[in-house]
Amino acid sequence: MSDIPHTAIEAIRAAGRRMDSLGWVPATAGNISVRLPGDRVAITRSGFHKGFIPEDGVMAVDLDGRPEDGSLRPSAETGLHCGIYRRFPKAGAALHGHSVPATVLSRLAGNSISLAGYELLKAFPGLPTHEAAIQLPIFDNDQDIRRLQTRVTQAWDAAPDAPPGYLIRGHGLYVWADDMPGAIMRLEALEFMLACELETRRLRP
Ligand SMILES: CSC[C@@H](O)[C@@H](O)C(=O)COP(=O)(O)O
Ligand SMILES: [Zn+2]
Repeated sequence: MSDIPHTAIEAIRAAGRRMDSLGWVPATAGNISVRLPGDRVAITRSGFHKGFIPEDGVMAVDLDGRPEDGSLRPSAETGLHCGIYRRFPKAGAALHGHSVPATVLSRLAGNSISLAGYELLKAFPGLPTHEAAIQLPIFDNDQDIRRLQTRVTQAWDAAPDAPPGYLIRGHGLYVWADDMPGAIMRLEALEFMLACELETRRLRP
């Protein structure tokens, strides 16, 4: 029997249903986590559909991604979640999805996408008005998650004010916040702005 708090498991399952309802976790795409007390992380097990996460579809790992129960396989991208929690002590929840706008735009753009002039920018820290911009970093995809996390960490070192999210090219979006409601809010804000960017490029290539 897992000793992961029921509230953490249910927050993860509800986030999966929400992301699925918006079409952001096709097939078995996406992964979801929350920080637990004691340097632990509750994270989705690998390979489940995130719209239908079973009660035992969440497991615990340490901040280096090591499973507490070695018989269970955590998300293939556990290293990226743990990288977020190690780097940002206030981060309490992290979400990853594979939406069409995130996937398409990350293939069209260079090493970042500028989001400017959107009212929804106010969902991000330190942006009290729409008269602001964020540079959402884009990293080339890599099946070697440790290597990918090294590049993400290097980018954070180079730009300490980077927003609490990034794209992986041809793959999807990562976003985090202090807690799960905050992470969902930021995910929805980013996805909205990315959808607007995609639509703008379609109308005004
Ligand atoms: C449907 S393949 C997607 C995976 O390779 C991965 O990118 C993903 O988001 C889900 O992997 P998972 O191991 O279930 O967390
Ligand atoms: Zn993924």
